[in-house]
Amino acid sequence: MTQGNSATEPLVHIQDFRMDFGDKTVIKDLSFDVRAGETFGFLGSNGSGKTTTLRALLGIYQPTAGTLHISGKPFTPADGARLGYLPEERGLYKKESVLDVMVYFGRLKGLDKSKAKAWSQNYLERVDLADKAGVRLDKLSGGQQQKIQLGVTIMNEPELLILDEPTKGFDPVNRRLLMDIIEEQKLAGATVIMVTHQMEEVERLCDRVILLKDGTARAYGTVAAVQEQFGGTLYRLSYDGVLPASTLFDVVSDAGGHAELSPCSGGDEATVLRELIGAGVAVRSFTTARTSLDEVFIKIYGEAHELAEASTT
Ligand SMILES: Nc1ncnc2c1ncn2[C@@H]1O[C@H](COP(=O)(O)OP(=O)(O)OP(=O)(O)O)[C@@H](O)[C@H]1O
Repeated sequence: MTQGNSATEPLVHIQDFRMDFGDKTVIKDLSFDVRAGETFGFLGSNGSGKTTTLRALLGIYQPTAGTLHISGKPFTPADGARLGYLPEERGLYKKESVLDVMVYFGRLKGLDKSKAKAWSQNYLERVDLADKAGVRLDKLSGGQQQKIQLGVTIMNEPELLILDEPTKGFDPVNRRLLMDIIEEQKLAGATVIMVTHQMEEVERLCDRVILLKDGTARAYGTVAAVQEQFGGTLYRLSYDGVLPASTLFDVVSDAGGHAELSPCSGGDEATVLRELIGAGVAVRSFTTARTSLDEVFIKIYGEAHELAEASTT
């Protein structure tokens, strides 16, 4: 695996991927790329096929059809040295001590023993588990074990990090800590593919996203482009005066000197503001709100849930 791809060659390339389990088609037709150095959010409702896709990418599942490449070829175990995979099902040797397990995995990933030990001790300090170094893994809480698993995943400074719900089950403080650690990997140059249901994590970290629905991509692109596609922008203003009729915006709501405007073509913030002021409106505040990814998600998946619920009642 190399990060030295040309601008035209993505690090991960998935084309016309189909996955059937028996007579059940989980992925119908999926194509997307992940570029070297980006953080990519892999999103979709429960059971939409995210883990299945990652497993097929890593050769754990044999795809029914399609191309799944990392650095221009199917993944082989020999590429594993530069890969960090945090699987959905966590699993470490639970009867060994935390430090022994970390050092063992560090050595498997090619670190020498002293480097693996030093790295692990450092990491344990960072995630507030230094006092657990000598404790058996099965004496740790679920969240504490997950911290160890993330450490084992990143300790060889992988070029490509594939994280399946890395912050699942964490309290907000620890979730933020884990996001900080993932962001450091990104800043150090790693390419990160992250499955998550936490949209604020996506908004904070991801450059681009894909949303799976019905076995194919329902949305794909930069976070801003997806927000724009499924909701767009809203201007919120407080004002004195009377809003003019305009071709630059539609008035979504207007009450008590507070209004929401939906911009039309050519209605960027500066132009709308100029028009309002030119029409004698005294603008006291003006903010721009983008549809949150949470709202985009609900828009895409909520409709399907409502239909499913309606059909069962
Ligand atoms: N080995 C398998 N055999 C049969 N069906 C499977 C297998 N693996 C996954 N599936 C099915 O494929 C579908 C997609 O599962 P997958 O775990 O990929 O979803 P997901 O998007 O990761 O979901 P979640 O967000 O809940 O983790 C599910 O209906 C699941 O039951």
